[in-house]
Amino acid sequence: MKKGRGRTSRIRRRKLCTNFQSRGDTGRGLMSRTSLQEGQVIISLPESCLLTTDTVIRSHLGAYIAKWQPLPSPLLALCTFLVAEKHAGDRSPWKPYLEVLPKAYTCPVCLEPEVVALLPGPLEAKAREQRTRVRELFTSSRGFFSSLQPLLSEAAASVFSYRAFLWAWCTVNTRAVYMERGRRQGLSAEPDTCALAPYLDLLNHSPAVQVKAAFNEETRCYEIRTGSGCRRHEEVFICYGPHDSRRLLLEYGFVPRGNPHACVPVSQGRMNFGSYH
Ligand SMILES: C[S@@+](CC[C@H](N)C(=O)[O-])C[C@H]1O[C@@H](n2cnc3c(N)ncnc32)[C@H](O)[C@@H]1O
Repeated sequence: MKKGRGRTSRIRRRKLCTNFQSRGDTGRGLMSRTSLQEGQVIISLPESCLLTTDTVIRSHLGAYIAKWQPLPSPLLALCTFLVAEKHAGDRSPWKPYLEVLPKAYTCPVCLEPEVVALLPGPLEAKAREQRTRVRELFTSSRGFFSSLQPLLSEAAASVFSYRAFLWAWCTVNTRAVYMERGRRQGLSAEPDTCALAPYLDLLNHSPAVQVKAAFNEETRCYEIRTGSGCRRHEEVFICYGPHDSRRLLLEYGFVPRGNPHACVPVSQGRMNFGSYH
C-alpha cells in the first residue's frame, strides 16, 4: 500500500492544511478553520508560551546578565538568548520553536552593501543606518558575549558570530509582538516592548484588516481579536501597522501589493521645486 493513502492520513493531511498554509509570496501563514466574526479572538497565547525578557532573566543567562556592566538592553537580551538557545540544540526547551523559525531573512540589513547601493536613495540611506546600528550593537556586545563562555561548548566568538546575531536580530525585528512592560532588573532603561509569540507569529500582514492585539491581564494571554471578520478556510491576516512600503521593507523584509499607506518621500529641495501647483 502506498504511504499516506488511507482515510486517517487523509484526515491528518486535511488538518495540517487547515492550520498551516504556504503561500508563494508571503511565506507560511495561518488559515481559519471556522468563520470568524468581528470582535472574535483569532488566537490566544498563554503567557508561559511567550518569549520575553523575563524568560531570558529566568534562564541560565540571568546570572550573567545581572553581573554585566553596562546593563544589556532588552533587545540585546532577547537576541543573546536566541543565539544561545540555538547553540544549545537538543538541550533547549525552545528547540521546536527555533526549528520553525526562518533560516534567513530578506530585510535590507541582510543585504550586501553592493545590493543596498542599488536601492532608491532614501531607502538606501535608511538601510545603511540600520546596518550601522545593528553592527554597532554587535560590536559593543562582544565583551558580554565572551562573558557567557562558561555556558558554551564552543568558543563564544564562533557561537556569537555576526551572522548568528543578525539572524537573531531579524527574528526579533520581524516577528516580535508589541508588549510594553516595565523596566526589568538587570536590563538597561531602553523600552522593553518585544515578545516572541510562537505560532501567533505565523500571521501575515494585510493593510486591509483591522485587529486588536494586546496582553489580557485577566486571562494572562496575548490575544488578537479580528476587527474585520474572516471566512472559513481563508488565510487570516493581521495588520502590523499603517506602515508605508519603505518601512515594511526595512523592518519586515517585504513590500506588500496594493499598500494604501504607500508614499513617496520628497526631499526638502524637491518640495520647494514641487510647490508650483
Ligand atoms: C510574523 S512573520 C509571518 C510568518 C511568515 N510568513 C513565516 O513564514 O514565518 C513576518 C514575515 O512574514 C512575511 N510576510 C508577512 N506578511 C507579508 C505580506 N503581506 N507579503 C509578503 N510577505 C509577508 C515577511 O517575510 C515578514 O517578515
